[in-house]
Amino acid sequence: MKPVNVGLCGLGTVGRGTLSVMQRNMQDINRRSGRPVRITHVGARRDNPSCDLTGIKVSRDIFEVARDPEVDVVVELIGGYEPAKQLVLEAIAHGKHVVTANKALIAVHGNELFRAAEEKGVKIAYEASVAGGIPIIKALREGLVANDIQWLAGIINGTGNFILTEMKEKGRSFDDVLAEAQALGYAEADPTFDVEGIDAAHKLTILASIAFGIPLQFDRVYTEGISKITQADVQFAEELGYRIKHLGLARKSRQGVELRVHPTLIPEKRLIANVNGVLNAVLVEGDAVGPTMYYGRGAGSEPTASAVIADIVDVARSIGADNGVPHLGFSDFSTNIDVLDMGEVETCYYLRISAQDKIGVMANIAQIVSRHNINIEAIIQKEPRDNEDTVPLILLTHKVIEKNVVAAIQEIEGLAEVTVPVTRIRMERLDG
Ligand SMILES: NC(=O)c1ccc[n+]([C@@H]2O[C@H](COP(=O)([O-])OP(=O)(O)OC[C@H]3O[C@@H](n4cnc5c(N)ncnc54)[C@H](O)[C@@H]3O)[C@@H](O)[C@H]2O)c1
Ligand SMILES: N[C@@H](CCO)C(=O)O
Ligand code: NA
Repeated sequence: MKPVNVGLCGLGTVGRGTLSVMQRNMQDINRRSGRPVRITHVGARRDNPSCDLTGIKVSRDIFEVARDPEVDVVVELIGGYEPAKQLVLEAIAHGKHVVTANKALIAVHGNELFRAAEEKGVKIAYEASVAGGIPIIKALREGLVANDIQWLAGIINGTGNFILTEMKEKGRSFDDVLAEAQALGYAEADPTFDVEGIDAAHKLTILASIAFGIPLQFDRVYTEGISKITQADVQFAEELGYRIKHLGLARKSRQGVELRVHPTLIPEKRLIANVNGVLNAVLVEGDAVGPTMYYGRGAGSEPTASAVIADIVDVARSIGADNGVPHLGFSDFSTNIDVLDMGEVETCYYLRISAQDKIGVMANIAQIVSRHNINIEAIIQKEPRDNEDTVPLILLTHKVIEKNVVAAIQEIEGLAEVTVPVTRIRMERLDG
């Protein structure tokens, strides 16, 4: 059978991993794909002595790969919006299938790219773009195809989870752990994408589109990062039986779809609360199957390469076949459900208030909270921390609409005895 020729653009962390896993496991990959798959052309800006490029054509200009008449599949692993977008469009225009790990590109420009691919009758595959090596896109599109997906929640940024884990377990500083994540090749080119939740929002956009059949709407995702999480909150959460995780959450209700990324308190007994380091996990609740969870390495060279190669093989199997893997286009992203404003979202909250230890403060706070229809599940007064003349009050709430909490916080911060901003972290039980 005629081999499938692959053009690989970008020889960074993921590109190098893809090349070396392809070379190492070539026999198995070819046996499983049903036809030989081989990298014939690489587009890279500079020489890379650690890569064996014997027998592979190398171009400095990635667009030469997109135009190469011998190439069937173009793999985009350079990242960012440009020139990645032009490269993908050029590849499509030349009738090539595309595989990419670029979640930023798919989340922001995916609607346009999928349309172009569909018009040209080629596929865009992007398993590596969400949760690295975990086959979560395949699970949603294939394994769970029978289900009405109710909600999904995931730890979908490896760098962020690595930072939170190291801070909690070893007391390391935020900046120190971030530098290590960068050295290990986990972080985005701009690491604020990781720590401010932008990368997780890209991935959530993609997952929600597949799960609910809605268009990609990155600009509607509520996004909050982890850079303001303190050791104090990590410890208080722990004492209360919770872990703080950076979660992406998409939920469908009668009112609309929630799309949100933010630090979240999760009961420590949940499996997902115990997913640590660079590992990712995605919980998906379908009406037929119930809760399911997918777990594995969310970043890194070879874990991500594993997903890139799975896509290459999927595309290779489908070339010339009428009944291979399901079509990877997005023509089914036409469901029209509104995305809810964050103020309308209902969830539980952890509030940490630093107040001067004066008679009546607690009563004032309790009054404000009840005026805004917030039911308190627990209220705890902690010992003052070293060198502080205020006492921390921790409030855990039952479910309440976010705008009520925002209004209550504003009033609490207006009290004379409260001189520093209230810390608010959302809390999810993830039990249905
Ligand atoms: N690193 C991970 O763990 C990981 C995991 C999943 C997805 N991703 C995604 O995979 C993509 C690649 O990430 P990476 O970590 O390998 O990045 P990287 O920075 O290590 O690699 C990118 C490579 O592309 C090259 N490049 C950039 N512009 C180029 C151009 N115009 N011509 C030729 N080469 C060019 C760079 O020189 C670099 O070698 C990104 O979209 C990223 O978001 C990365
Ligand atoms: N920077 C990303 C890479 C994987 O998408 C992360 O840390 O999760
Ligand atoms: Na994946």
